[in-house]
Amino acid sequence: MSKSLFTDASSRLERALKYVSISDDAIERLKYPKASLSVSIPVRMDNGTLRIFQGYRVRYDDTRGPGKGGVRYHPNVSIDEVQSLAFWMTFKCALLDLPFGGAKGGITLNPKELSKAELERLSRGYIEGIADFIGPDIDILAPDVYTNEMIMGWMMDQYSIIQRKISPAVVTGKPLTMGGSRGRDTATGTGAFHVINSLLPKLDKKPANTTVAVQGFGNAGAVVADLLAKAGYQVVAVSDSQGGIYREKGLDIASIREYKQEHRGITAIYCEGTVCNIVEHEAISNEELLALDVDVLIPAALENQITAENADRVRAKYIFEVANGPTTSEADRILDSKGILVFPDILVNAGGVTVSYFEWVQNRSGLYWRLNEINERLKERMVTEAEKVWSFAQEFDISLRNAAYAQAIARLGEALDAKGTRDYYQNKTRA
Ligand SMILES: NC(=O)c1ccc[n+]([C@@H]2O[C@H](COP(=O)([O-])OP(=O)(O)OC[C@H]3O[C@@H](n4cnc5c(N)ncnc54)[C@H](OP(=O)(O)O)[C@@H]3O)[C@@H](O)[C@H]2O)c1
Ligand SMILES: N[C@@H](CCC(=O)O)C(=O)O
Repeated sequence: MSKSLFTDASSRLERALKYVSISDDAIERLKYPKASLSVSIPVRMDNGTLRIFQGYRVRYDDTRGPGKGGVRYHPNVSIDEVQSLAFWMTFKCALLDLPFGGAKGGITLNPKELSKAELERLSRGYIEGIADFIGPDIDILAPDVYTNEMIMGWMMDQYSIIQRKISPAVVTGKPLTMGGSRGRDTATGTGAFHVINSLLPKLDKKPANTTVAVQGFGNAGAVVADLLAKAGYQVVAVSDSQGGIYREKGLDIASIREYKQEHRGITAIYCEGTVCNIVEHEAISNEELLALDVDVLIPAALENQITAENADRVRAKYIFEVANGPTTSEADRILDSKGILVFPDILVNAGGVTVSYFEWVQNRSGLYWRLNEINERLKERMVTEAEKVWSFAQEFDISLRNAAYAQAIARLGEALDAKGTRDYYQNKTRA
């Protein structure tokens, strides 16, 4: 039987514990999610039939602050996946020193098959189901795969209806007109760009001599690809769920983004002024993209993309994980033995939740920041934490993943110990 995603995810905790000293009580607490909720969501479809969807919310840990994490709409969503994503959020928020714990939600469905009205009823129904489990001081939602600011707006509105007061801080990644933050829509890709652009020079890599392949061309992948291309990196391959394109000389990412927004697929369209042409490129599969001979590989789609089965075929020198959990722990060992450096998800993709934190702060203070303020704060946080992870890994000669987890675990351990074990209450109940 194959390992569950959570078993694999939590093996990262076990491995990193060697490099940090926290109490046994804290270790025990970090092994289990604090609370999980599973809900059935009845939705009246446009054709009059009733469909029941399964939804989940897991709060993994809230020692350092309210739970925080996105909501995913995808056919493969399961409690095991949501729990793993909530686990990663816990370590990501601690690594970035955000005053949040980790949480995640999801609904099992293919959202591409629903109309806009059906999606709205589903999103509002999900909030009906989990309303008692979330809140601006309890657990705060955000976008993830196949959810977006429109859906976050519906969710915030539904929660406000239930509470009978406007509660913007329960959801981040909302439309600007509903209390969203400037820069949240591009935050994940921008944060990843800062990590890549600040760490690659340490490896003597300059943009012009660095080739890049990006798997996944959504909120996270398209933005990082665009920023890298604009900074002079050679982005030679990109893909979406239907497959990818490769061009040795580099792709025009801005035009591909434009095309992707209008149509669903990816094509290399090059525009000069108002004249646009499809330029010669090679169509490649996602498997082929992962095996390209490039300097930098950026998985920015789903988990379990680089596994024990294909890790041996990876030829990139550096992997920057923009997706959550794209590399399995067995693949990590293989990549390590091949000398491939993996920059871990909990660092690389933390820009999204960092600007979510800024959004939450703005919602609670009522004072809204300019885009350049957001971007400066984001850059400062991402570069600082990236440098710390890099130095820790160098100093102890350990993987960047172990270094990132060790730092997050140290912060979590300190907070857990500061709170104590709460034995007092338990003993009183027993007495
Ligand atoms: N959004 C955030 O703020 C954020 C923050 C941190 C981490 N992340 C992580 O980043 C990853 C991507 O999230 P996102 O927000 O960018 O989602 P998104 O906007 O929904 O985009 C997902 C992209 O991945 C593509 N995709 C789906 N299945 C694929 C497959 N099997 N192979 C290759 N590409 C595939 C999709 O293709 P189609 O367009 O064809 O459907 C789409 O281009 C996830 O792991 C997410 O957890 C997101
Ligand atoms: N879903 C995103 C964003 C979470 C958030 O902004 O709360 C992540 O995995 O980090």
